[in-house]
Amino acid sequence: MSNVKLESIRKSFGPVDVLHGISVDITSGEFVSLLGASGCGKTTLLRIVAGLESVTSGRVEIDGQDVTALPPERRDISMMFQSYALLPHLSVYENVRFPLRMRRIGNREEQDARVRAALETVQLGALGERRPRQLSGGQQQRVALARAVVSNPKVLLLDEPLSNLDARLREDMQVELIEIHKRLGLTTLFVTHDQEEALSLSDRIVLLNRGRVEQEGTPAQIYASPATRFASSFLGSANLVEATVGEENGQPVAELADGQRLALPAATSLRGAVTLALRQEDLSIGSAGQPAGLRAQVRTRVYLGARNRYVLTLAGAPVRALTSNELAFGSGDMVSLGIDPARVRVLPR
Ligand SMILES: Nc1ncnc2c1ncn2[C@@H]1O[C@H](COP(=O)(O)OP(=O)(O)OP(=O)(O)O)[C@@H](O)[C@H]1O
Repeated sequence: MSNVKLESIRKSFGPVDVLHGISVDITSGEFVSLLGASGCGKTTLLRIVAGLESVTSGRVEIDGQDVTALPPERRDISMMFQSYALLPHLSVYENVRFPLRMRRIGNREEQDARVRAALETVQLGALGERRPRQLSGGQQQRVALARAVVSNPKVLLLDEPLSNLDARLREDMQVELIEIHKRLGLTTLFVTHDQEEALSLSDRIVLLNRGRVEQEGTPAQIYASPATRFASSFLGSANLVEATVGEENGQPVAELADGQRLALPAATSLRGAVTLALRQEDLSIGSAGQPAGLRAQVRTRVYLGARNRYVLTLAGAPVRALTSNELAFGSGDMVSLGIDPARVRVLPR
């Protein structure tokens, strides 16, 4: 069953068109990420679902009901903001109870049970008496999450909820979000500009580009088969190298700008000017002269502990490679860049 249905949503702020007709269906219980670069309209779309922003045209349905004209408080949704927006003068407990009081949900006893359950869900059962300023950033974030789920909304909207956390805490919270989502089964719409976050959390990703849906699918589908140049460069930090595809003995072969050639899988149907998308983790680096590789020159090497990230020049284009081999090459070295043709995406230019 479709829980949230967005139909041809358009939004303009004065003369500026921000959303150009977005349609998305979200199934009950699904975790969907809206992924896109800064300014592509993610937050605007989320605010439209919440009822905090009106549409210029289009329709928003929740559980089959047209809510396009309804105010936020009549939509049975919760939104958690990047800033958490906790009330500083209220205890953790009262912050979480706040939406129940506002919406007059349950009597005192029922509210108490719900608040306690929500605090348990985010593992803050012991800190109910504290004030927000007596909590760490991660704990404040959990309070905001408990407050968002306490009313058991039909839809949970999360706007970059992890962006204020440091890297380590962010990873912990990602795991926690997945577990909380599993436990509560809430339909969740999650806004992020972070592709790794979207890949690790979502059942489905809707990739937005300048107010349009660029591609949607499961994380595996989008990661493995980006449909456009934009999708490739946005997901998986792909390298984009221009080439021309011709044939040799009936087999497709890509010729790079410097004349080097790379055999492509027989199933490659495109011919002529293309862009090759090469994922940095799919590239290997060996000593120059190995027959299978392409000639490339090392520009820089960044030591990452277990791995090295190289920036190389391949046919005049910068290419990044992430390797875990022991060999260390230095800038200026000529190397052989190994590419598995089956891992190359060939995109129209
Ligand atoms: N109230 C407003 N008035 C005018 N323009 C606005 C308003 N709100 C947003 N915009 C513009 O709409 C575009 C999309 O903004 P939005 O906040 O939805 O982007 P976003 O993808 O969420 O970006 P970010 O990740 O930076 O928050 C931007 O160009 C922004 O400047």
